[in-house]
Amino acid sequence: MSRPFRIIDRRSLILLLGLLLSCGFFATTLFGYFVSKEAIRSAIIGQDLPLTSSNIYSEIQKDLVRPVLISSTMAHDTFLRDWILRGENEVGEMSRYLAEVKVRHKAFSSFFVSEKSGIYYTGEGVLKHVAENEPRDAWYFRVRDMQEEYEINVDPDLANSDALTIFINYRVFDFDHNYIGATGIGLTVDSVRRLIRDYQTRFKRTIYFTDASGKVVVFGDPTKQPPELRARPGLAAQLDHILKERTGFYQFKDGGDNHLLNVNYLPELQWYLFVEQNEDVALAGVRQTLYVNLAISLLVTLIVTFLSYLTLGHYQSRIETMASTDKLTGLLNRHAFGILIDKLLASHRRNPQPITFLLADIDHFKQINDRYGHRTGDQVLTNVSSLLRSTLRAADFAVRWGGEEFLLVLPGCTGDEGLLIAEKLRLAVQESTPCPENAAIRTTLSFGVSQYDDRETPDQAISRADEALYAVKQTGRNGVSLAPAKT
Ligand SMILES: Nc1nc2c(ncn2[C@@H]2O[C@H](COP(=O)(O)OP(=O)(O)OP(=O)(O)O)[C@@H](O)[C@H]2O)c(=O)[nH]1
Repeated sequence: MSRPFRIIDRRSLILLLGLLLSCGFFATTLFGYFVSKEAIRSAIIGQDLPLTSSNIYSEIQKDLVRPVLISSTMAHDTFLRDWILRGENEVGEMSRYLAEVKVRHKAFSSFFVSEKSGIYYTGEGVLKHVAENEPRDAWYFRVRDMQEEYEINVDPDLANSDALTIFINYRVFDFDHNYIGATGIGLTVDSVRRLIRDYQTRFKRTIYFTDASGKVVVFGDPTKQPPELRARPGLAAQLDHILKERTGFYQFKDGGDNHLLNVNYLPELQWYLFVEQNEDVALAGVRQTLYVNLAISLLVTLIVTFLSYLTLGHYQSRIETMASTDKLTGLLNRHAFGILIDKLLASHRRNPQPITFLLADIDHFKQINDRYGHRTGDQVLTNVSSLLRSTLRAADFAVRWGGEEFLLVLPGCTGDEGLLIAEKLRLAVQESTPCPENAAIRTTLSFGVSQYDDRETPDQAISRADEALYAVKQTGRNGVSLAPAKT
């Protein structure tokens, strides 16, 4: 027997549940992602980049500002100036002086270049003569002609195996303010570089110093070419503005990624400190979390939907069974009959075939109840129902029509065939022991049979069967009768 009807459309409900769950998960996951993204972005702009910048700045101050002061002291040193003015005679005196400055201040090198003789003195003595046509000496002639008191210059140091060195080149004047040479100390940029490299690897930031023209002068990785800022279109477009503003926060696009940039001007060095963070790299972690969360949400949605599908299916079939069957006998109830007969008549209209109704009633059932009690009566009802049901074909259906009354619907059967089946059933019930605990209890059935006529309603056909049944009851019961065809 097929299920008579569906209370709810399970597929639609599951689809709706899955949709609601996935929308809910998707919305909360995305919301979380955007909140985290904004928080990270604000932290980078408001704290991380400025903090990195100020840490490096203070380290630079520690490393560079002191040498500027030392170089200034050297430029104003009376001994140094007197020694030049006296004619640069005792080279040993000068080299001792420079060696002492170098050792005392832990400098990488110390020097003096005389304007008069062109000699380049170091702590070790005379290094060389500077010459205007020698590119490596260009710095001296630049310092000689410049307006400022000093400059900071990053160059390979000839006196120290060409190690990259920051020189503080201070102009020296005699007591009448005539230019007499340049002095100062040099220090390695390695400590600054180490610091920059550390920040770069720890926080994936790009850090470098530029001069006033935007040329990179110190860069974290000595093995790589320093970045050419004007070759990066996003940055190049704002570079002059950045250098003019000196300090600020900027952002630009490079290689498809958004870059956040903090710039600080270091007046002591006349350099700019650039601290750059690739926003997309910084957000890689939250993006990864987003994907993981979405995958988990999807999995949870699938599991919940699947479990709901199974559970709903189970309950739905239980509810359907409860709503359509008689609790005591397990036969269909009248409500289910209404739905099934409509379906049957619809198919009958498409494909006409005979339909026969068998209305069966237990004879003297009241006496069984009265004599053996209602429990035994129930048992008789249940067993007679089982017997009736066991004889049905797949297309037939049995309904508990009243208290001890049953309706059998036999599609494809004529009234005469129905009469034969009724007789077979009558005999089977008569032979049966409907109460196994008490074999003495026997019962019989009376049948009224009618063949459905297209001109009538099912109720009218059943009424005709009822009249035939009544006739059997009147003539002694335990019999079958075919209702005359509808006139
Ligand atoms: N045990 C039990 N009895 C029921 C149930 N439903 C109806 N009955 C009883 O069935 C009896 C039917 O009695 P009647 O209508 O007089 O019919 P009958 O005793 O079978 O007599 P005839 O039909 O004339 O042969 C009533 O006493 C009802 O109370 C039920 O579910 N269980």
